[in-house]
Amino acid sequence: MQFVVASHNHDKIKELQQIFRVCNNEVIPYTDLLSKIKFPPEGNYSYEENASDKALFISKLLPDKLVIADDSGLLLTARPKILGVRTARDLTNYPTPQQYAQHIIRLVQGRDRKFIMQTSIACAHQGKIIKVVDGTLKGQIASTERGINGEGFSRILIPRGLTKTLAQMTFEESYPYLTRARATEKLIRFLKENHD
Ligand SMILES: O=c1[nH]c(=O)c2ncn([C@@H]3O[C@H](COP(=O)(O)OP(=O)(O)OP(=O)(O)O)[C@@H](O)[C@H]3O)c2[nH]1
Repeated sequence: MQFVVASHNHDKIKELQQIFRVCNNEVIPYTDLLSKIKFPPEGNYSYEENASDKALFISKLLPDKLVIADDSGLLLTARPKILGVRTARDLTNYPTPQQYAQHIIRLVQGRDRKFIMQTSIACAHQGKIIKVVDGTLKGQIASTERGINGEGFSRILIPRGLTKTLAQMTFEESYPYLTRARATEKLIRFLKENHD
């Protein structure tokens, strides 16, 4: 199957392409088919709603395509009032992956290091949402950035029970822990069960 992704985030698009390729599906950015358009502003309410709004926005312009959109965020146990569904906005002052990874390390310095990373992926067709799935990962924030296979969050997220960050693993090793992979597997299973 081919999916069109409603996103402007190049790292996210690349990761989704790698993940969907594992199950023999293809992902192309919507900008391969349309000129770049500004998405409506994200809400503060839920990942599901933000992902659905982006998927619907592009699905209305490309009704025959299976359009996916992802909304992700990081919640820190030590800082429950920030980040989470507002991650993109709360990190605006830290524009590079290195800057926001360092900021997150500072936020948990001397505190509880537990995190929950969450992704919702919405899939739309003919201007309607057909499924929203999610994937979560729990673990600890590393005390320094570690690893070279990925930037930003990947260098500081250590899945529960492990000692390595996601960026210290190969893509194949990290796959079972990726929130986008966990969500994608649910989406593909749903589409196979309902549309074959
Ligand atoms: O190192 C990272 N690895 C990731 O895997 C990841 N996923 C999200 N983020 C960060 O969280 C914010 C919310 O992201 P988000 O889902 O709202 O997407 P976005 O606004 O970047 O792109 P779009 O898809 O909406 O165009 C983004 O600004 C990024 O700072 C990530 N950082």
